[in-house]
Amino acid sequence: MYLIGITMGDPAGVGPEVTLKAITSKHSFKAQYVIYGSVKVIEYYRNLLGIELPVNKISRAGDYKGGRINVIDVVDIAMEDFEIGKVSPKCGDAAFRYVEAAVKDALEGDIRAVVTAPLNKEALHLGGHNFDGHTEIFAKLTNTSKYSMMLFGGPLKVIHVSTHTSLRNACDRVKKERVFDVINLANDTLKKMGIKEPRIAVAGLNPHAGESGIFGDEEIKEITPAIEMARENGINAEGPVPPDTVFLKAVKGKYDIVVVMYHDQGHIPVKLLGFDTGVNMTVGLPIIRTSVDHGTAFDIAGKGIADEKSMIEAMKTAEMFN
Ligand SMILES: NC(=O)C1=CN([C@@H]2O[C@H](COP(=O)(O)OP(=O)(O)OC[C@H]3O[C@@H](n4cnc5c(N)ncnc54)[C@H](O)[C@@H]3O)[C@@H](O)[C@H]2O)C=CC1
Ligand SMILES: O=C(CO)COP(=O)(O)O
Repeated sequence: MYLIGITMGDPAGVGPEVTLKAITSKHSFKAQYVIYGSVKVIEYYRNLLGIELPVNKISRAGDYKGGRINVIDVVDIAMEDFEIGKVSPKCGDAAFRYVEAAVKDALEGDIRAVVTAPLNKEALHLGGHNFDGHTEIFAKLTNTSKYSMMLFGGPLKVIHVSTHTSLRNACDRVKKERVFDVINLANDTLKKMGIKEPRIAVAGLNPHAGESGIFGDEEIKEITPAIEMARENGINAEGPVPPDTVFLKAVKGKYDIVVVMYHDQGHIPVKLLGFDTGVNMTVGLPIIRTSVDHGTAFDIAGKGIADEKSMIEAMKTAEMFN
């Protein structure tokens, strides 16, 4: 057995609940899990959910004890300090601190992966941390420049050229060097998952992949050269494939993964087909980071009805890379 850390996410969201439900679920995990969070919040949800295991407050992951809910009390925050389901700077800052502590421990080798419950990006910013999301926090804290968000859900795997930016900026970020890097990240990651020669589709940006330049020229100037470079390097990449049919082809088994040009191009099909069990992974980091695919779900936080399946899948995925 080895240790993996789970950051409990924004205290006002569903993170603490799905974390507790997942680690106390019937699934037999290969790793032992330590929560990076706030003990008082975990105690509250333990009572709400009627979980019998006691909480073990620890100061380092190595103090893990079996048969308990092991929590590193990174931030001393109580339920009275915030409102469930509401954006607050305090919760945004706490969510950041959990991640910061877990990344430090992962870099030092105390834990073998970090699984993240959702944080709220508005709260994160109000808390003084101007990151687009976990992905950029992990990249910064691990000093990584080439990384990408991979999303697994149902029958699909996608990897993003850009994520949290305006659609206008996303178009400008379609550059051959970046597309090439993302194809490489896809290839390396799928090989680590046991696929010997990953079949990679690269989606176009424009309708009909530009229709030979009539509807935009990013395919000609940026995407095709990147695919050619990848193929010269022995990678089985093809495209640009028209975005409206590329996912259908992938679902039918033609491709192992689709390189997508912007956030919603990849997120919409994955969430449509596999929201419950979707996993988000940051690839290219020196440490393993997986995550739920859903957000803080403030509309259902505190009600005990949040689904923990995505968290369980994120934990299983972190184990798969160990
Ligand atoms: N990994 C992360 O940290 C992520 C964080 N976010 C952040 O979360 C915040 C809220 O984002 P939204 O777009 O509202 O998406 P959301 O995923 O929080 O909610 C969308 C819908 O899905 C439902 N839902 C989400 N998780 C669920 C679960 N476990 N069980 C049952 N129903 C669930 C919600 O009730 C809501 O109706 C934003 O700040 C966003 O940036 C969003 C996605 C991932
Ligand atoms: O919001 C997300 C996906 O849309 C998740 O982003 P992060 O994993 O970077 O937090």
